[in-house]
Amino acid sequence: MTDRRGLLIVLSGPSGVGKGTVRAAIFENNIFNYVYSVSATTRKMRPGEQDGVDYYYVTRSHFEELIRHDKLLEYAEYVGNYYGTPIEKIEENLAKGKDVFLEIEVQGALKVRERMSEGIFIFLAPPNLHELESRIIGRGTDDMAVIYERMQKAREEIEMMKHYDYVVVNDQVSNAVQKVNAIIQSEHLKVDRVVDQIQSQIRDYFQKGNEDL
Ligand SMILES: Nc1ncnc2c1ncn2[C@@H]1O[C@H](COP(=O)(O)OP(=O)(O)OP(=O)(O)O)[C@@H](O)[C@H]1O
Ligand SMILES: Nc1nc2c(ncn2[C@@H]2O[C@H](COP(=O)(O)O)[C@@H](O)[C@H]2O)c(=O)[nH]1
Repeated sequence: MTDRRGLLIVLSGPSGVGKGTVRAAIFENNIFNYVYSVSATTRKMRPGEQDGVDYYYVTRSHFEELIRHDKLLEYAEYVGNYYGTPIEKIEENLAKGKDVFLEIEVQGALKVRERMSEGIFIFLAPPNLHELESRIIGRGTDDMAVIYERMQKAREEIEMMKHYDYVVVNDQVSNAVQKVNAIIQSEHLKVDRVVDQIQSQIRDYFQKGNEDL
């Protein structure tokens, strides 16, 4: 069963819920060989990050060129910077049967849903809003005004949960990782994904002169 397309997996959710943390844990040993879709961004590289690994760091004018030339599956402006998903490698990898993993914010995920509705959309939710607030505060990257803004936005983003296929509560990172992997692997077993390959195996079997068995 090697001729099937890979799955497009979109992990999304409000700021601070732990998308980056859960994604990093999934890719730490990447037992299912997902391909991570590296996004383009105009934000500055943070210490420890690498160009082409964490993001493609580009200028605003370069990013706008990518938009004009339709090179992005989706893009969004987030906290003053552009973030976008390059489309070419996604298509290439899906065609090779590889599962492609996107970790993006909610606005972008909903745009992907419009263009590639066959994707698997997973919403990472906080155990509760107090915990979400403590995670944003604990990260130490934002002042109180930005934290307030992120919490207001989270309220709207949680409303968008209904447009997703699955919700995973990020109570503990290891639980969330296990659930995300389980969702993806069970999607591989869905009848409508395997039926075409099984039918083509049946056709091969009977065309190769086994009719008289
Ligand atoms: N299950 C968890 N329990 C406790 N803390 C967590 C958990 N998951 C993530 N965190 C912590 O919450 C903070 C936010 O996590 P992270 O940066 O991964 O969120 P994010 O959703 O990627 O945010 P953003 O969208 O703003 O980039 C980090 O300090 C991280 O260590
Ligand atoms: N719509 C998109 N959102 C993206 C993309 N790549 C990352 N992100 C999200 O942006 C925020 C901020 O990321 P950070 O690295 O600056 O903390 C976070 O929610 C990411 O999930 C993308 O291509 N499109």
